[in-house]
Amino acid sequence: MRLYIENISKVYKRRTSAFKWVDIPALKNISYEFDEGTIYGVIGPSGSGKTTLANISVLYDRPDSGSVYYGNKEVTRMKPADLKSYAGIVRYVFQDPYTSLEPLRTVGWHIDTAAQSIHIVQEEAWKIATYLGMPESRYRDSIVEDLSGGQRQRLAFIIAMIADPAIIILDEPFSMLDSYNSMFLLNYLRMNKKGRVIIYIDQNIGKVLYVADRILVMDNGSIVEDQELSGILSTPSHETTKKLLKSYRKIYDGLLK
Ligand SMILES: Nc1ncnc2c1ncn2[C@@H]1O[C@H](COP(=O)(O)OP(=O)(O)OP(=O)(O)O)[C@@H](O)[C@H]1O
Repeated sequence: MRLYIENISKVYKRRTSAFKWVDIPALKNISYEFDEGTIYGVIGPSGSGKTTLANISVLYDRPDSGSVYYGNKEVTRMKPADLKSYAGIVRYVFQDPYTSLEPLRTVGWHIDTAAQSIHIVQEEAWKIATYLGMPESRYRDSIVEDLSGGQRQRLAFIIAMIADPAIIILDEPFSMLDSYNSMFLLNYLRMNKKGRVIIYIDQNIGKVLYVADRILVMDNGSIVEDQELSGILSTPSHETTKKLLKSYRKIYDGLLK
């Protein structure tokens, strides 16, 4: 399975006064082919279009023009009912875990429901949950609302991985988790990248550089650079990439010896 976006543009309207609206071009005619087995890391300044790209790739939002393909099938203008056939293969892990979790339900309900949705036995789903730090004995009856932000993010990631998705897009999925646990979950992603399209977006460049095979740099609604990890680190070409890497090094260099 590949994810192909072709000539995608998206303009939002923003109100500047009672009667005046201005156009905010969030994506400007972007095309890109994401292949399975590679983790694509997306970085870029705030407002550069990363989340819009993710939203449109999973059809959470529709582009103004352009097309999205899953495999060779164009899905852009499919009706929600028809898109349901793709529900099992595409997963989106948001920064805010509340968007995908039911706050008043238990962890057990979420894990069991995820198992049911792809017709695997609950034991299989709990094996994944346990490996990823949520053993059944401790978490089955925990109410989501009582979990910490990091635990909720972990649960959202577990649910996504139980579904065994062919396409998974993660948008700052571990922002509330400590670096040790983030690294553990990123390692799991790396170990399970085969056969999947994975797009990983994060403001924390360190996490992106840690997990990704290929880095896309966005600025002002466009992909301004696209290189393998080693190339981005050794020979960044676009000014935005250089600025992002320089500021990242300034923050961290010298602190950790
Ligand atoms: N629903 C919306 N209504 C109006 N403008 C929007 C909407 N969503 C995004 N935008 C605008 O589109 C542009 C791209 O936003 P987007 O959220 O994709 O950027 P981003 O790179 O993900 O930013 P960040 O890293 O801060 O999350 C920004 O100028 C943003 O203000």
